[in-house]
Amino acid sequence: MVNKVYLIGLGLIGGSIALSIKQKNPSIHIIGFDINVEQANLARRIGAIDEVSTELFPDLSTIDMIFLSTPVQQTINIIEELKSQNLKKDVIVTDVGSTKVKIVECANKHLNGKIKFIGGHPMAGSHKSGILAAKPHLFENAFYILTPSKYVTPHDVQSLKDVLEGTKANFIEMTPEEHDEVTGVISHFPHIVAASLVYQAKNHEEEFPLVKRLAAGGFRDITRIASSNPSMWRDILLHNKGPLLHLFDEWILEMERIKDLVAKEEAENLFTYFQQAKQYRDGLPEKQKGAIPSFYDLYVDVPDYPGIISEITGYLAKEEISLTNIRIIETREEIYGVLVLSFQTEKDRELAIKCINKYSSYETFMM
Ligand SMILES: NC(=O)C1=CN([C@@H]2O[C@H](COP(=O)(O)OP(=O)(O)OC[C@H]3O[C@@H](n4cnc5c(N)ncnc54)[C@H](O)[C@@H]3O)[C@@H](O)[C@H]2O)C=CC1
Ligand SMILES: O=C(O)C(=O)Cc1ccc(O)cc1
Repeated sequence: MVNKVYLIGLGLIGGSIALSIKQKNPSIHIIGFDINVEQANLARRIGAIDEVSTELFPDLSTIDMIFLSTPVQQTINIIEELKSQNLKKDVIVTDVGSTKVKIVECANKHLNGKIKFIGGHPMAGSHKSGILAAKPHLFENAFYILTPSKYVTPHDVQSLKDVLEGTKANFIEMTPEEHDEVTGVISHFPHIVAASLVYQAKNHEEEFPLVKRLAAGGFRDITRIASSNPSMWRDILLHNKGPLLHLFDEWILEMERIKDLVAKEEAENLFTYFQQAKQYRDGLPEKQKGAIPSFYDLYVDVPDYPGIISEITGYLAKEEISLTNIRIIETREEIYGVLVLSFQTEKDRELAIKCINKYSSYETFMM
């Protein structure tokens, strides 16, 4: 039975974990610590935690479960110090880091089976940081990867899943190595590509100042993750160096391949290149959140007059539907503009369609 939880790191992920625990298991007493006292006090004020600890290691002898939700290199440093603390027998320690091999290796080495460590990674998030971006439903329908070591039992894993029930995540187990290879492909390397596309645009801006203005639409979408926390991504790349170096080699070969098709004007092969990519992409599961979370976009054809945004957001506010983003596609110079509303969940998008149909005659569509 888990009664007391200690959470170190009260930012986006730690805060979201705490809020989801509180929602489902309000009787669990959560104590939190953050090196940034302001974040910790905010976490207490929004009800994510019950009590702020003023030191990294307070008396932990009555704590049943410890969450490490700090940047990955900090997590390693904390695990190294944890071994000399007076911990409750059978305490479960888990983390939320985006990489697993180095963290689990460190836990196996220092905790030596004395403390039950279960590596964890909720595969959803945002380019935003900090407690104020935290949400109890951040991990709903997302995969939550667990990498239990040989020192933990299925019962321990179940205890962790029970505490995390409020996340409504889909738990999946794998080895740390498998985790780092997979997340390298679908999360870490795409962050590198997104940043590199931004550099490419920036490098061309001096010669073609229009680049910046025209980069407003689709370019913004595919490079959104380049706005993520730089120090967090620095540490993730340093932790997952091996798999990433292979991915760089493969990507360079892939670029050479497509470059060659363009240079030789191989029209048919270029068609096949895009067709096969489209087929694979169209076949990806839609209703699940992946490592790079999807936002559920809704397009609304609206007359382009001042006040249109507040009119639409007013309708959504009446029905208490939350938006994650709103923008007008600016490149259409017609009487009608297209308003793009982004939602965190598919359900919110469905509610928004009903709401807009109820209060207006604006046409809504999805792409
Ligand atoms: N941002 C995202 O979308 C996701 C991040 N992760 C992982 O979650 C972890 C946390 O990331 P976020 O919550 O996004 O970052 P964040 O920046 O929002 O929160 C991290 C918090 O840890 C605190 N912190 C740093 N060093 C500390 C230390 N030594 N002791 C106590 N507190 C310390 C910071 O003050 C900050 O409040 C990282 O390991 C990251 O790889 C996992 C899934 C998604
Ligand atoms: O901002 C985004 O879309 C992300 O990519 C969020 C994210 C960041 C780190 C992770 O380990 C998992 C998900």
